[in-house]
Parts: sequence; C-alpha cells; structure tokens
Amino acid sequence: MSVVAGGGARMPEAEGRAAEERAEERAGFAPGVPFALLPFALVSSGETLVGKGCLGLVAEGGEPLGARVRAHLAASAAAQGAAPASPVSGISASGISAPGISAPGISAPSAAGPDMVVGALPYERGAPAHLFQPAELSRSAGRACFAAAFPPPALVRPEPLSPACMRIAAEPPLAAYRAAVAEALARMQASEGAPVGEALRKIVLSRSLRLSSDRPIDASALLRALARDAGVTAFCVPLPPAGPPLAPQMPARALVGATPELLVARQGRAVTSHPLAGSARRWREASADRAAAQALLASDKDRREHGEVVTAILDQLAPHCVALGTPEGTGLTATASMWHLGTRICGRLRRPDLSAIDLAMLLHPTPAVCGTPRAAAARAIAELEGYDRGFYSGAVGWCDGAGDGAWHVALRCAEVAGREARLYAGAGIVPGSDPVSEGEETSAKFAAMLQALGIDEDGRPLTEDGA
Ligand SMILES: C=C(O[C@H]1C=CC=C(C(=O)O)[C@@H]1O)C(=O)O
Repeated sequence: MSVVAGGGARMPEAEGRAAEERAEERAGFAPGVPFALLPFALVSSGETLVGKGCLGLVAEGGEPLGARVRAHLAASAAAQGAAPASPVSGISASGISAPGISAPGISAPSAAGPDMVVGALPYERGAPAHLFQPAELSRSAGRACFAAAFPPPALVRPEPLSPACMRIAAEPPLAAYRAAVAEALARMQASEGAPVGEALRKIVLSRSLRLSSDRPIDASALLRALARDAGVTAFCVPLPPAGPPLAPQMPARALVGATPELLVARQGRAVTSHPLAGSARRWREASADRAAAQALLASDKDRREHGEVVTAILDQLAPHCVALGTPEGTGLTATASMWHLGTRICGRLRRPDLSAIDLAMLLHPTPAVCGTPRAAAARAIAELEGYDRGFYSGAVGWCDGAGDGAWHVALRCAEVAGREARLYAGAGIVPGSDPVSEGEETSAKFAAMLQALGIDEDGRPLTEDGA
C-alpha cells in the first residue's frame, strides 16, 4: 500500500524532494548516506551515553568476544603510550569524567581516546558483533548530552517540505506468523513426554515489517521521537553498510530502537539484570489500562513465560556470584505503549575479572528472546521464522577497560538504511498461548517504532492524536 505520511504544506513532489535533499546536504546529511555522521547513543532518564566517530573496530577472530575487547582496549592504550586508563567510576548526579570522557553535555575530543567500546551484539551467537571504540564520548546523568548531540530539527534542518510516502510489507504476513505460533505450540505439545529438561517449554517467535520510503529515513528524528518515552532506553548504533565492502553506493545502516529490557549491567562487583517477559498493550482510558495491568499480573500463562527468563538468568549467574537475589520480586514495568512483567536481579560477582561483555555473552540469548531449553528453542526459531534476525533481539551497549558496562536487549527496533527500514517484534510462546493474541501482541510492540515514524502498521499516516 502506498500512502502519504506526515503533515506540512504540499509542493510538486520532485521539487519538494530536491529542496529537502539540499537542506540535508547543508545539515551534513548527504542523501543516500544519512548515517555517516550519526553518533552511537544510549538514552535513558537515568543515564545517557553518546559516542562520536570511530577509533577502531574490535576485530573478529577465534578468541571469545570479552577477550578481544580487553585486547583491543589494551592495544589502544599501549599505542597511545599510556597504561590502560583507570576504571570509569560510577555515574553521579553531576556526571563523570574519565580519559576521553567529557563532563555531561559537551563532547570534548581526547588525544587518548575513551577506554571503552560501544556497539551491538547479534542475536546469533556465532555471527559477527559490531563493536568499536568511539573517538569521543559524552556521558551524563539524565539526558543532557543527548540534546547536545541530537539537536532538535529547528537547529539543523527545516521541517520536511512535503510528507513522506511510505510502503509497508509484513514479512511474514500476519496469517503466516499465526501459523508459525500454532506450529510452535504443536511442537511443545509433542515434546511433552521428553526426558526432564528436554521438553520444549517456551519459544519466542518474531515477525518483521519492511518499510520503504520515498526519501532517506531520518534516524536522528526517529531516535528523538523514541527517546520521549521515559520507560525505555532509546538507542542508535551506526552499522557498516550491508553488502560487499567495495560498494560505496550502499547506504550506511543504523540500528535504532527503544528497549525496556536490561540484559546485564556490571559496576565493580555489582551485577544487575532486569528481564521482562509477559506483556499486555496499554490503553488510553485509565480504567482499561489499569485492568490490563492487573490481568497481566494475575495471568498464569504470562507468569510461566516470565519465570522461564528469571530462572535461566539466576541459573547462569549463580556459579559466578557470592550473593544473588530478586529483592523486589516480580512486578509491572511500563513503557508508553506496553505493560510487562519484570524482575530485577541483583548479584555480587565472585571474581572481578568477569566483564560486562563476558556477562552479556554468558546470558544471551535469554528465554526473553529465544526459549527453553535454549538449543531446542533456537532450532525451532530458525525453522519457523525463516529469516536472519540480525541485531534484533541481540544487545546494544558498552564495556570499558575496567570491565564495567551495560547491555540492553535490542528490542522495539528497526534496522534503517537509506530509504528502507526493517522493524521487528516478537512474543514468547508457551503452552496456553493463543496464535491470534500473540499476533496482536507483536502489533502492539510495533506501535512504539511506528508512532515514531508517524504511521500505522499498514503504512497509513497517524492522525494528530496518534490514532
Ligand atoms: C521479543 C520481544 O519482547 C520480549 C521482551 C519482553 C516481553 C516479551 C513477551 O512478553 O513476549 C518478549 O519476551 C520483542 O519486543 O520483540
């Protein structure tokens, strides 16, 4: 379906587009390479990190990723004639300073370079990660450095002169997704007699929407819109262009999204995870919204779906921790569009040498994005989804030379490249799930990205009140 999205005065299409492309060039957004200048960003109401430029990519290779990150940062420090930089301390209300890291708000170039890598981990454990050492880093409590790095449109470019025209194709179509959910349920039922620990108990199935626009999609505007939700960590990870390395005409790519889920954070010996699973869409009308939240809290199906994730994370962390628990138990977590069941897990590491990236690789993929048992669920996902998830349901985050860092599950996101975007959403399937409801749940999860793009799931423009 082809429709017109957005507002603004109309002018002949070719003329309007040429004017917009001139404006993009003035603002440093060359048409076709709109992400060349995009920073890495993790934006939340608690803490914001913005990394600009790239001093080097963490190499691929046979070593575990954590070891390659340590080697990269040690080599970078040695090349600059310095001992590895001192650990980045915890963030305070006034922000922090460390080598290559500026005070909140303003990025200051550093000769030494930040003692940190940032980037994205793919869903497939064997696929290449995309981690790099930024040239400059800003970090702030709250969002101060976000506003500086991603200024509102009035400061860098005029509003679009004509509305964008966007087409959406569901891949797989909703009916095929429901059929895959039914097949997942059948496989779980068939495995019921399997030996203890081998029966399939949960499979997370996703679907995607392919979007094409008549002009480059503005990833900065998307990020700004997503970051308005106080319940998420909005992110932007610039990715290398897809396709052959010597294909300069390929548009650069970015992973842009708004996740509510913390895979793992490490600060010193303190380790935290905040897994989510079990979901309900939110409603505008307050009593309907409250009823949806209460029904979610009381739902046996959602509690089982959630319990699989908490148990798996506790089991994986336990051998590495001297203390581990869920101090607040399971409760509700809200984004602007979704309710989730969430459980904060806190532990104290036995050894100080297990870094944030080691911990992320230990836990990923949790049953929030894969299933239980992990290997059998991963096989079912590969067969039933039939596409490569790329970085969706992997993780985005950072790790410094001291091993501290935070990795967020890459959810409610899109891979954006030039005029194309691919959006993803999934749902956990357990015995008792219903294919139609799970399809509706994925639609509800698409809402955050679609609202930021100003369209509905069919590509139709949203009205002023977001309906
Ligand atoms: C897989 C997704 O969400 C996960 C995280 C929270 C709740 C989930 C659920 O209720 O199914 C999923 O496990 C997604 O948003 O694509």
